[in-house]
Parts: sequence; structure tokens; C-alpha cells
Amino acid sequence: MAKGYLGLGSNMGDKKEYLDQAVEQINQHPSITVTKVSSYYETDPVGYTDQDVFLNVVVEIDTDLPPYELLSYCNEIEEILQRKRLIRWGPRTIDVDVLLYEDYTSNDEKLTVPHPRMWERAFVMIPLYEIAKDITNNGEHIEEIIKNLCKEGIRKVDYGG
Ligand SMILES: Nc1ncnc2c1ncn2[C@@H]1O[C@H](COP(=O)(O)OP(=O)(O)OP(=O)(O)O)[C@@H](O)[C@H]1O
Ligand SMILES: Nc1nc2c(c(=O)[nH]1)N=C(CO)CN2
Repeated sequence: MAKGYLGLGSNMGDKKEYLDQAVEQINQHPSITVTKVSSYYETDPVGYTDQDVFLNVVVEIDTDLPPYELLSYCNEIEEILQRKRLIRWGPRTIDVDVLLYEDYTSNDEKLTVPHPRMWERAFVMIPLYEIAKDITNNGEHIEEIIKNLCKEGIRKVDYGG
């Protein structure tokens, strides 16, 4: 069994509903169990900025799927939830990224793990820190990494319940 972390983002339509459906789909796979879900964060768009704000969460999973099969399943969920790929870093109903998979590393274009841009993305690191306090990157603790990130444009959303 491997522990992994997935980053989810949505900035079209009912964003919370897309995130909730994606988490449900992840958990429905017979070889994946969702063990933790972060709070929801409303985040200003990074990269291509002329688009709606995102809603982001990070989930922790236990899985028997090997990394590429996990990626395929993440892509399948994006298809199911009808993500449209029109503009790079542009609007999407749902984006599911593989952030971490145990201590596995891969530099393949199809699957780069750890996700190559995660360490500089506050919309990933802040929800990740909520559910994984001991992550390190090249010996640097997640707390230190977050200290050096711009936290503007990241707002925790309380949906109640
Ligand atoms: N760790 C990873 N998680 C998800 N996709 C990955 C990963 N590493 C490489 N990829 C590849 O990245 C490709 C493009 O992914 P995608 O369109 O979701 O990028 P994006 O979400 O717009 O941007 P970003 O990768 O910066 O988050 C996918 O075809 C996928 O194979
Ligand atoms: N705030 C925010 N910005 C983004 C996001 C995202 O999920 N949240 N995803 C991107 C491509 O994966 C590009 N920019």
C-alpha cells in the first residue's frame, strides 16, 4: 500500500460540486482509499490570470495502484467531469494532479513526481500542509517552504457542516 497526495482544482461552474464529485470518484476506486481531505481554498489564478478564481483542495490517499495507473485514473476523472482543455493553465471544471507518491520519483513528461511546480504553488502547499505536516523537499521542511511563498490570494472557505 502506498501513500500519495493529489491536488485538485476547479474554476468553472459549481466548483465545490466538481471537487466533491472528484473526491467521491477517487474514493470509489476499489484500489484507492481517501484518508484525508484538506479544507477548501479559494485561490487567485496562477499562470494565466485572466480567468475565474479557483477552488483547490489536496487529498491524501492509500492506494495499491502503481503511479502510472493512478495518473490514468486521475485523467479518467477529468474526462468524466468533462474538463475542457482550451488554454494552457486556463479554465477547467476539474484538474487532478499527482503531487506525491511515497518516495517515488519520476521525470517523465507524462508523469513527473513530485509534481514539478507544486513547491512554488501556495494553492497546493497550504492545503497540503493542513493534512501532511512532515513533508520535505530536498531536506527543506514544508513549514519553511510555505514561509517563503506569497500567501496573498489564498482564502480558506468555510462551507459549514
Ligand atoms: N504529476 C503529474 N500529475 C498530473 N499530470 C502530470 C504529472 N506529471 C506530468 N503530467 C502530465 O501533464 C500533462 C498536462 O497536464 P495538465 O493539462 O493537467 O496541466 P495543467 O494542470 O494545465 O498544468 P500543471 O501541470 O502546471 O498543473 C498531462 O498529460 C500529464 O500526463
Ligand atoms: N489558483 C490556481 N491557479 C492555477 C491552478 C489551480 O489549481 N489554482 N492550476 C493551474 C494548472 O494546473 C494553473 N493555475
